[in-house]
Amino acid sequence: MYTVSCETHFDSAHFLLGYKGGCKNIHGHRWVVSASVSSETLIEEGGNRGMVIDFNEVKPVLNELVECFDHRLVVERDTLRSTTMLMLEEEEFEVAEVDFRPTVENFSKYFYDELKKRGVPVSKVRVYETPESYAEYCED
Ligand SMILES: Nc1nc2c(c(=O)[nH]1)N=C([C@H](O)[C@H](O)COP(=O)(O)OP(=O)(O)OP(=O)(O)O)CN2
Ligand SMILES: [Zn+2]
Repeated sequence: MYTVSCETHFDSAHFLLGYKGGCKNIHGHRWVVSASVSSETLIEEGGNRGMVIDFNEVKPVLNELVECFDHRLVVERDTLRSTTMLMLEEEEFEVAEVDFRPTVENFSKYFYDELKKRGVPVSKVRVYETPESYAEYCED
């Protein structure tokens, strides 16, 4: 089995509502996202011969997906008061609202699903929250 992976990153702030520890406070990470595509065989003909998939079919999609989170506060929908959201807006802070708790586990499934939706035959997504901690999502 061959596996190729593309990596990108985004810098965001987040907090985990109800977490018992420092992560309940707003803090930042450089989230590193790695998307893998696997195949038993390699492309046999044409300009992509010898490849599982051209990195250039994966990387731009991955970059586009992380763009909306970069240099933003990621907030799980309905976890901040509407007045707080309004105040952030008034200060012109950009917030990325998501429908999931912003853990690495949920981010890895989010990126997996979004890549699939966009036609990337992804086999696994790994997301690092810190250089030492990551989660992976795959199906099968
Ligand atoms: N399974 C998960 N556990 C934790 C997650 C997560 O997404 N999935 N997230 C967090 C927090 O976001 C936290 O920011 C991570 O912090 P921590 O693991 O403490 O990492 P640090 O590098 O800041 O660790 P120090 O040892 O304090 O430097 C927590 N858990
Ligand atoms: Zn965190």
